[in-house]
Amino acid sequence: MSQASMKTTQPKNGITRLLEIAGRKKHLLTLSALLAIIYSLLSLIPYILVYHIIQEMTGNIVHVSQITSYLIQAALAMLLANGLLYASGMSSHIAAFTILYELRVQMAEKLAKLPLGFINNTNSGTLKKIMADDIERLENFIAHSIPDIVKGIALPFCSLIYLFTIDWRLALASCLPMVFLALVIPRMFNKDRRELLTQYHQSIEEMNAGIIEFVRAMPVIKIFGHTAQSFDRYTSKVEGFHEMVNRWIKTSSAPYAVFISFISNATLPVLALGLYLYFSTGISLSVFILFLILGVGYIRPLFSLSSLGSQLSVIDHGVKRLDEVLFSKEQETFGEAELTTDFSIAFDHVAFSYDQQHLVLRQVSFDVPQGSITALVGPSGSGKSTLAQLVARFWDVTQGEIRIGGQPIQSIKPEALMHQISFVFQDSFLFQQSIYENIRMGMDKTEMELIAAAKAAQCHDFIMRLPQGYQTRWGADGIHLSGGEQQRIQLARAILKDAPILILDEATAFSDPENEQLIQQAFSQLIQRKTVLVIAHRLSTITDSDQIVVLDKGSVVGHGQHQELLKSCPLYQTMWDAHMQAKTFALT
Ligand SMILES: Nc1ncnc2c1ncn2[C@@H]1O[C@H](COP(=O)(O)OP(=O)(O)OP(=O)(O)O)[C@@H](O)[C@H]1O
Repeated sequence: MSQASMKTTQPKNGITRLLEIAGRKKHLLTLSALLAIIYSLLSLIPYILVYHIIQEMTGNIVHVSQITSYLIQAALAMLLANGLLYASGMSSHIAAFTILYELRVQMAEKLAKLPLGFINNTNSGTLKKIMADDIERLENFIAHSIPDIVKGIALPFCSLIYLFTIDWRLALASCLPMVFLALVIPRMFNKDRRELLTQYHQSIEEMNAGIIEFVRAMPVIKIFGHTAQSFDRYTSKVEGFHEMVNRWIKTSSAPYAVFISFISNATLPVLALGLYLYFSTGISLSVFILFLILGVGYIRPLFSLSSLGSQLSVIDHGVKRLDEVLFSKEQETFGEAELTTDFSIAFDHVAFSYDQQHLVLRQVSFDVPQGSITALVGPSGSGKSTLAQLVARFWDVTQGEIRIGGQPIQSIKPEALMHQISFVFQDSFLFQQSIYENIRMGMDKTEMELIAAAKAAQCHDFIMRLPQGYQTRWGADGIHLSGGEQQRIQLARAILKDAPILILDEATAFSDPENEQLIQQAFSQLIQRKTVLVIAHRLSTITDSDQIVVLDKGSVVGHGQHQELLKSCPLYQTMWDAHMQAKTFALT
């Protein structure tokens, strides 16, 4: 199923969606905003008291005790304001971290409900970026930016109200920078610039992906002498980013410079009008000083709003990608059936398309009787892996049906299905934990059972040669296992799981004779009494299979045992001849 078709309509985007997410901790965020408003009010008090102190000092009689009292009140107001600021920050941080935690849990739960193929198809770097970086940015916005925005609006607003009560003419002059900001800010945050910012973030991602690819592919690049060409691809990504930064700077620098220089010189209207009014005795010295301090100082918090546009664009981008996962269509299960005794598999007119346009499997029908071995063979790209993955519901069939024990797999409980199937991949993945845990994989098994499985998988001897035996941590310095050894650990996991259905992607990569023999021994231990579907790459290993299914371009073109197929299936004959020639070639 294509990813596009998996998405449902998303309800909201950008800041609206962020507020919806943040709404889960509405009470804490409201508290944080309220505390930020009270902080803004309290932080005005020292300015007001300075105004009264100057009034006192420029009066006919100076009351020292009154001045001392103002100073004490100012200090108390500052202390209280800072306490409230701390409490506001704490509330927003607790809200942010709780939201963050819930989002990560929700993402993990969602990923577990998506088709395994979705996760396989999605670049692991992208998922890491969503789960770690994008969610982290939301935290940053909720914890820091929300209280900053409230302060950035509340402080200027309260200051202006107060200033209007002192002198409306000077208060109007103080408003001029605000009027200017109201004109400049929308221009700074317009849609084109947001788009540019989105492109900017995309270009960072592309550059990062280019760097990772370049570093990862280094061995291949060196062996095939593609250094210059691959380096070109990497440099083109870096140049793309450089170009984007230049475009960004060009479009932002002029409005930003005007914005900063105007804000930095915001004193001018108040200074000019203030001097005029002072010398024409329209105002007192204390009023003049109050406006010079507060009438200009209230602009400072607005600086924090200047980066709001870029922050919103980052959030918009992050929220969109988060929702792409959260709103992806989950796999549907139509029943609660358990798998108990019958583990035969039936493919009934199965068709499948990854993109809803091109079928990669067509009308595939055959049965895998319980306890038998079926080998899937066919040229590369004929659909062998896809067919095998459909049994474990990596994807769901586009048409037709797969049944296990007579029950459509979509009606079987997902946990029951997973419990009864072991999948051995060509690539073995080891976690950065002990070899013991790497085999156990959280299964409820005893140490004796685990060691027996490792012995059966021909792993025990090389594990015992590791510095701490089974407790040796994979990924620790100096710990190395060959590809074949890693693959045998994977087989040990499967032997330990002892699931009645086995899907094997036969290894071709590590076929030195000694390892091949060990892997074959491990395989024969693994497949006893199981219903096995094996994707075969070397035909000589599957000649004894109960049945062989030959796939070509997604259709079954041959079905039977080795000798029968040699007579009845031209494609199988050709593949067998090629295989025998390759073997002879390898021996000479
Ligand atoms: N995750 C995927 N998304 C889209 N198309 C895919 C995906 N996996 C495989 N395909 C396509 O489906 C077709 C069948 O691929 P599949 O891997 O099942 O073949 P295969 O017979 O197992 O090949 P091989 O022997 O090379 O592993 C191919 O055309 C392949 O390009």
